[in-house]
Amino acid sequence: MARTLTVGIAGLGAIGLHLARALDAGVDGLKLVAVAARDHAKAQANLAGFRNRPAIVDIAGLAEADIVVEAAPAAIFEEVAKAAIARGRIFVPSSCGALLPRMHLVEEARKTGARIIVPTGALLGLDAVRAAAEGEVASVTIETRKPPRGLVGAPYLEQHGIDVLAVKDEKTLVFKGNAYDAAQGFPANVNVAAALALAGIGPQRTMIEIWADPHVTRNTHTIRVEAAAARLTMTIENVPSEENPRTGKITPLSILACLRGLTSTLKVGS
Ligand SMILES: NC(=O)C1=CN([C@@H]2O[C@H](COP(=O)(O)OP(=O)(O)OC[C@H]3O[C@@H](n4cnc5c(N)ncnc54)[C@H](OP(=O)(O)O)[C@@H]3O)[C@@H](O)[C@H]2O)C=CC1
Ligand SMILES: O=C([O-])CC(=O)C(=O)O
Repeated sequence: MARTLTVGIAGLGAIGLHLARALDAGVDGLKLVAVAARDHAKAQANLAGFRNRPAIVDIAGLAEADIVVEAAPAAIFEEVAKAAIARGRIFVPSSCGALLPRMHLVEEARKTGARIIVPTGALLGLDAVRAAAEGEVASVTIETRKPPRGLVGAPYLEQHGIDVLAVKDEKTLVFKGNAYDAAQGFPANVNVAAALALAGIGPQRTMIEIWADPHVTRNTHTIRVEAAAARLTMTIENVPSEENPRTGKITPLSILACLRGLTSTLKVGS
């Protein structure tokens, strides 16, 4: 029988708290043992009803677990990643946009025996994108449409004086460029583009359009891939979570599915 893997989670927000609750409800082969939170009193309150309350630890303490899930602001991505990688753990990042300018972490992981497993997150179809990228790929694009409030606070908008909340009638293109630049300009909004880039042809060649669209209620992503083996066109329409409208409700579910795949006997999808 496969051994149980222990899990630590950094951040107890829209992703982390939902994932923690799901693990506490019981998942074969996985045991939540630790969480790291900015506000310990809030974390204590959030964990009050848990059947098996995980320890509240600092970031370094998370790396006692076999799997470290990062579900925190991108600003502390590197601290979480380094702690997990130094101890040779399985590191599962949510803020995967922050990985793009830090690809040296992959080399560090190679040395320590750690693994970095980027979940599909709020996106879809990365199995097909990875398969296509084993062959020739001509282009990969992603069009992201979000309700304006789902883009508020992005540094790119502030630098360019774009007030998305003033977008009331017509959908407005606020960014067009590659996934690398998008991840810098929208660190809390387009992690999906980073995951797509890592699955396919890289952050320089993966192109993204970001639209502020007052007519959508869901965070909507359409991927188009033109490859020698297949043409892919896929759309996902994510219900924003109550806690954080930038984050689709499917994200913690996707990470849970990813973690199950690390221990399950039957695994579906590549
Ligand atoms: N890969 C993907 O498809 C997706 C990725 N994301 C990304 O995932 C990350 C998490 O998203 P989400 O859960 O919605 O974010 P939230 O803002 O809802 O939650 C983040 C949590 O991290 C906590 N936190 C802040 N600072 C620290 C710290 N120093 N140590 C530990 N915890 C801390 C916050 O606490 P407090 O509230 O007290 O500040 C909060 O509970 C973000 O970077 C987001 O952009 C989001 C959606 C999809
Ligand atoms: O990619 C992200 O950061 C979040 C997102 O678009 C979504 O949840 O749909």
